[in-house]
Amino acid sequence: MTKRTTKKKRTTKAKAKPKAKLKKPSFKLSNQQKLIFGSLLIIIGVLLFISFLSFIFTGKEDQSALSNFPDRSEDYKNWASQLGAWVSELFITKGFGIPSFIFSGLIFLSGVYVTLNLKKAKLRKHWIWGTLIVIWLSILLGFFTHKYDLLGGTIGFEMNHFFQDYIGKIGTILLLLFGLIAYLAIRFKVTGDTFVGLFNRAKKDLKDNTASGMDQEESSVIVDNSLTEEAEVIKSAFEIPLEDKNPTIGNPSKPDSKSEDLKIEVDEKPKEETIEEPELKMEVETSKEEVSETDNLADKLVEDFGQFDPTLELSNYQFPPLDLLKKYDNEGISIDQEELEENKNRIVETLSNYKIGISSIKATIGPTVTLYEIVPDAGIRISKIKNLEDDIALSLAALGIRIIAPIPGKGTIGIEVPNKNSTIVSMRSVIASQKFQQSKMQLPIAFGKTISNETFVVDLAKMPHLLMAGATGQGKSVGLNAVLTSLLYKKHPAEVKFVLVDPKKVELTLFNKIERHYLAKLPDSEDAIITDNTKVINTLNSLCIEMDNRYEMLKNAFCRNIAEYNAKFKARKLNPNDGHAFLPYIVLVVDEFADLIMTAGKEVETPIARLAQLARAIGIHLIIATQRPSVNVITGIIKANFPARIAFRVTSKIDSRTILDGSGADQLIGRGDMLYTQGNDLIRLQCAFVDTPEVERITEFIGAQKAYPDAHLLPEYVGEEGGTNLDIDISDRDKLFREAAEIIVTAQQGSASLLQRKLKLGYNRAGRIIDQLEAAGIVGSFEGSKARQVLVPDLVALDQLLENEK
Ligand SMILES: Nc1ncnc2c1ncn2[C@@H]1O[C@H](COP(=O)(O)OP(=O)(O)OP(=O)(O)O)[C@@H](O)[C@H]1O
Repeated sequence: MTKRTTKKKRTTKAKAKPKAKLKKPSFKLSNQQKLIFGSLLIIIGVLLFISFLSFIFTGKEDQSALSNFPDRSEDYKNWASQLGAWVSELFITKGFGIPSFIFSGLIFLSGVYVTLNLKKAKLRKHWIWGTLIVIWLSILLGFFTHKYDLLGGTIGFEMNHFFQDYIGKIGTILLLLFGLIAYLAIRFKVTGDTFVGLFNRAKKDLKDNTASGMDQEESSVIVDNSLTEEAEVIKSAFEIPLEDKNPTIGNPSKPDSKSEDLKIEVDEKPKEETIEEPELKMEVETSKEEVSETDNLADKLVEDFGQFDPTLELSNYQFPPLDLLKKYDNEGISIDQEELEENKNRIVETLSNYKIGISSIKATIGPTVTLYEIVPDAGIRISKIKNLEDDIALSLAALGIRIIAPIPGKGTIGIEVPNKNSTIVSMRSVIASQKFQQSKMQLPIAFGKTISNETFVVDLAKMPHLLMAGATGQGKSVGLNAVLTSLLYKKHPAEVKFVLVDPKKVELTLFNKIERHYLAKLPDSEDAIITDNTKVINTLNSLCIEMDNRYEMLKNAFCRNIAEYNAKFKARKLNPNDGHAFLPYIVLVVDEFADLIMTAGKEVETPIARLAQLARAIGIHLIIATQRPSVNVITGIIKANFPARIAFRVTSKIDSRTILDGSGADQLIGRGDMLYTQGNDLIRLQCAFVDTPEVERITEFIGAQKAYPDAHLLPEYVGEEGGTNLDIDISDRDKLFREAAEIIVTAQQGSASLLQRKLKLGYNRAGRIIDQLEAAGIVGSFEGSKARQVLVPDLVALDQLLENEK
């Protein structure tokens, strides 16, 4: 019975909490409003002070005019005229008397607090203590009001007499004394010990002084000094009743223990002492760094020509404006109170059916999903809730419920429930966000919004490669477009180049328009966007050569990464005549990796793995998307090199596990709902939506501007497919044919692996060269595990043989 009542209580508590949270109104003033309101308060405070002050001298003369208040023709002596006289009469004569001055100070102080945006808690304290002091003083001054009627005001006088009637004059004085003691004890932490200590020390000092025979004058000075600490506590209480005293000035018993400032100031104290200690001062002489010759030259060049500007060639390039992106009507998150209540009740009910009590529940509404964070009662096993995933989904009748138990870094369990009406996260809203616009990342990407509706921006350079997977139609292509759009809005054509691989042939075609601005391609190819699988192999190998070249350049420049290298190049410390050049980031995008790996297998996997392993430092980043997240597509070697992964909705738990190493992607709701991981936590995001017409407008805007003469050219790669024929034409032979022949003849060993090692070739190419050597009669035929026989005895004979062929 009692159990049930507690449960019921808990349920009602759980019901009440999120409601209160959601409905809580907030009155926040903007900085301009704060300035206006604050300065108004300051002016009112000053005016009040002037009125009160002049009322002391002119109050009597204004009395007759005040009795005729509405009459404007009356002559007022108060410096703030009619209103000043009236307000002063109200506060001083009819109110608290002279202590009312404190109110003018409090209003002034409030103005300062509002204008400077200081802590409101402190101001509240000032008001409470200030008002108490006004009342106390006004009662005290009430003793003298019949002589000087302005002193305690009517209220002070009346209250004083009220107390006198009941507890007499002495009682009232004692009551006021009690008020004073209570004030000192509470506000300044004065205790009985303070007074005892004060008394003892005074006594001791007095004794010492008498014993040492000091003269009267001196002893009194010493007593005064020793008293300072405690006396100041009491003295200061009267001196500055409206202001918080600086805790470091006084003694340790004075400051408010709750104040955080205190801790910081206590920490600072020893520091000051060390600096002031004369013996500890040490002169540190720093040796000047020698300027090397190249530095000198570089400095001079920078002085003469300024830093190298990679954007100079397209210095008039204009970044696409925000207007090219569409604004949606239903962007703002709307709170459906009914839906929230309903879901919450169902969660509570379902869990209580399984005897799981909840001590609190909180809702965070995102664009597509609402996260209900629950704190279960003590002693409930997390796995029990995790196992109820399907039951909760069933009772909520919702498509994909994801349970996060526990939420990393929090002591709560999360239940993500899709909203009935999801809101679109427009690309415009994420690009326009401060987070993206002010980001100092090397390759910032605005993916979309998190569950708490914050824009999610990550650095592709830090990922450093991205794997995107999801069933067809769940938002992969939109996701890729969001990545490319982010980079187009942030990076100049000189700073980043894209290598686009699009086996589907239709997804990335729009980017053809920016070929000469942003795309990179192989020297001999016509189209920059690669749609042919065989060309992909060449491009990947070419990127590997680019990678090797870049590493060589970095090594010669003594730099560890592209950022350092480019900074050095901009500072003109690297000579272009030595082969140095400004290096743009290269982003390789493959839309449909499954297709590639199915047709080309290892030939694609190997260079991709090599790039993924090594290319991060030299600014080549890979983004690979696939709609078939099976283990033969996303192989172990690929997975190991792509720590950053995005999963859109997939159809099975196995697929989810292949991408994310865990379930979750199968519970997404599609249309850009995604999970992002960079190796540890999973973050649920709503991908920003960028439609084809928007991409078209952006690429058209960029394409219409002045461009480079050609797309960025990648290094030439001599494909292996050229020399596959066995009855080879001499002209079709591999470029390395002669070199290979010389190696084989010199070593007198006809093996492909020798060529692989010496010429750093892939197995396929080395095998083909061996075939060509066989056709030319340089090596014998295939003999199983044994190396082929070499038919040419030495290099002279080889020369003759090749000469005769011509
Ligand atoms: N972030 C998003 N917000 C809203 N709707 C989206 C979002 N992403 C995708 N969609 C919707 O889903 C549809 C399919 O998206 P998309 O073309 O990107 O899927 P896909 O995974 O690339 O499919 P496929 O693999 O067949 O190319 C879009 O036309 C759009 O209507």
